[in-house]
Amino acid sequence: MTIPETTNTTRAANPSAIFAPGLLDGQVVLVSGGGSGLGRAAVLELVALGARVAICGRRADALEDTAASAGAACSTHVCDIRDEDQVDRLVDDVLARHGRIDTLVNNAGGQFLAPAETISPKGFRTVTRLNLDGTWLMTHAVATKAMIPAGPDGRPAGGKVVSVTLSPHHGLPGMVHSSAARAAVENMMRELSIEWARFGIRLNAIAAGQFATDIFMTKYPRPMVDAAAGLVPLGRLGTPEEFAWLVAYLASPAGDFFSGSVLTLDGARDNHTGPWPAAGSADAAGNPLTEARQTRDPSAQAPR
Ligand SMILES: CCCCCCC/C=C/C(=O)SCCNC(=O)CCNC(=O)[C@H](O)C(C)(C)COP(=O)(O)OP(=O)(O)OC[C@H]1O[C@@H](n2cnc3c(N)ncnc32)[C@H](O)[C@@H]1OP(=O)(O)O
Ligand SMILES: NC(=O)C1=CN([C@@H]2O[C@H](COP(=O)(O)OP(=O)(O)OC[C@H]3O[C@@H](n4cnc5c(N)ncnc54)[C@H](OP(=O)(O)O)[C@@H]3O)[C@@H](O)[C@H]2O)C=CC1
Repeated sequence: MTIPETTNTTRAANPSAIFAPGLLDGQVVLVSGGGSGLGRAAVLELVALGARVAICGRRADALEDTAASAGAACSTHVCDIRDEDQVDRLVDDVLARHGRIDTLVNNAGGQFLAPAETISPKGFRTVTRLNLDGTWLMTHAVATKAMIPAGPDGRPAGGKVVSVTLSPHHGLPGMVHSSAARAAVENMMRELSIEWARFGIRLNAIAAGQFATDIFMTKYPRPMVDAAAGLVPLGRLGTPEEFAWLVAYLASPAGDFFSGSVLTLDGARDNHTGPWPAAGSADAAGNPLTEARQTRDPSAQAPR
């Protein structure tokens, strides 16, 4: 199968609200799932900072839409990351087009929400294939074709891999398949950060909490979406731009000493199961209850 490939030449993305222009000049970044949501926001930020970005996904129209906003620095590549032949061809095409891959962002992923006992073997496999096998295929192909081979100085070119996983880590009911797959991806990043350090490859995970992307707001049952911010101690969902800034930071020289880390970006969702003070833990004004200070009478101290 031939993979359609285009480079868009309309307008450039808006400047970054955080980082200096030119921060990523000369870099090439491959973003899976760059046609929508978090991936799209990352693409726009990376391009604004001077990177050339290749994006992949299954839907050509979504990719073209992102490319229309990103401008000439963005090339689109239709690819299903679960198919190893397509992934191989994708990486070859990106190298032919851009000459190098400095950072791979494994953002493509997802799942369906269903009680564990109702998930069929096919359903479980579908989600683990996408999130775990697909991430492995992309990581292995990019590493072996772009990062382990020698660069201009004769040494392995090196590079960075950023994989999107999921917070909370302590289990997300209705997502047993995805919870399992994302935990595996985090350990994949940790393991490879040891094995591939000798090639100068840094691998990290961003464990994303709940972000207000179009699909998050529309795919899941409405009452659960409406309740989601209330389960975040900071009291709100994340924005795609906040995700994009962390990707840009990791891709930049500021991220060079990060490897084998899981950066949890979730407004503290991982650490607590609800807002604080919880029901029954606040006074009438909404302040957390405090225990009465113990008064100690020194004369009543027990003899040593
Ligand atoms: C507010 C509540 C949630 C809070 C936490 C949320 C945290 C995470 C948020 C996000 O990740 S938001 C981004 C989500 N984005 C995506 O999920 C995009 C990618 N997703 C998909 O492409 C699909 O959802 C998919 C199912 C993961 C893969 O699609 P694919 O087209 O490959 O599979 P299907 O042919 O549709 O299905 C195959 C197989 O899977 C089972 N299945 C699918 N959907 C369901 C379902 N709704 N319920 C039960 N089982 C399902 C089923 O076995 C399908 O086989 P068949 O039965 O069709 O033969
Ligand atoms: N939004 C949130 O709250 C959270 C999101 N995440 C994860 O962050 C990532 C981005 O999420 P978000 O932007 O919200 O969701 P989206 O659904 O918008 O993004 C998922 C992207 O992955 C692509 N994709 C899916 N399956 C494949 C495939 N087989 N091959 C290639 N590309 C594929 C989709 O494109 P296409 O359909 O064209 O293939 C889409 O662009 C996902 O991994 C998601 O699970 C994690 C935690 C929370």
